[in-house]
Amino acid sequence: MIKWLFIILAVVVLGLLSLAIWVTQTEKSQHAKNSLRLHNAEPRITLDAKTAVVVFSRSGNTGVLADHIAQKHNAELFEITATDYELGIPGWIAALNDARSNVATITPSNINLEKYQTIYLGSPIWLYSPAPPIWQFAKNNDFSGKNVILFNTFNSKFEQHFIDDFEKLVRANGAKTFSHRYVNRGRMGSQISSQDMLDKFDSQDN
Ligand SMILES: Cc1cc2nc3c(=O)[nH]c(=O)nc-3n(C[C@H](O)[C@H](O)[C@H](O)COP(=O)(O)O)c2cc1C
Repeated sequence: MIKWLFIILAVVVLGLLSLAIWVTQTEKSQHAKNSLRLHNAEPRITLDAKTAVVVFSRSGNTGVLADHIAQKHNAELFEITATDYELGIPGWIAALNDARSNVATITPSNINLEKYQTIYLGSPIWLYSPAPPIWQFAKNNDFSGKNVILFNTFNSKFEQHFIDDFEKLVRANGAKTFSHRYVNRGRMGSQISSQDMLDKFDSQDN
């Protein structure tokens, strides 16, 4: 009996380890592809930008979308980083562990947004909610009189009540309007291309 319990436990542990390796390897290869795409992107000149795009992206997909939005709206692009959630198994476990939190250590924690009229805030969805770094950024910053647009990429699903709570937060910090745009990229292993992600986004964002 004990022998069988041990075998079942070993199979479960091996299964979880294989899943973690597969997911994190897939994320690393997406990140490499996304970095190459950003590296080859047209240089952007932003004079008198009225729009800012602020993004947290772990494996680069929301980052590619952020760059596209910035190109399209002649916007200034700012990236938020969070070293706790770096690529690899420890960062993935930390991301899963903190996914529903609205607290994170981020750099930069503040940006002077005074000169912009519209602020796009981007992040992936983690456990049905925008990832903690974008919540932390929204808590730290002043959106007085701004139009705030939250944009998310994800693989299958988010829950609307988290978006409603995010809207309350940015309105409490002064936002004049709030809207939400998102792209469902499909489940890992059968995801849409980056170009399709951008096209899907453009069909909601004019
Ligand atoms: C910790 C973690 C939790 C996730 N949870 C969800 C989820 O609840 N729903 C979903 O559709 N996708 C989920 N995903 C997938 C990401 O939202 C998706 O791959 C996203 O496009 C990644 O964006 P990025 O490349 O900008 O980091 C999760 C990913 C991670 C790392």
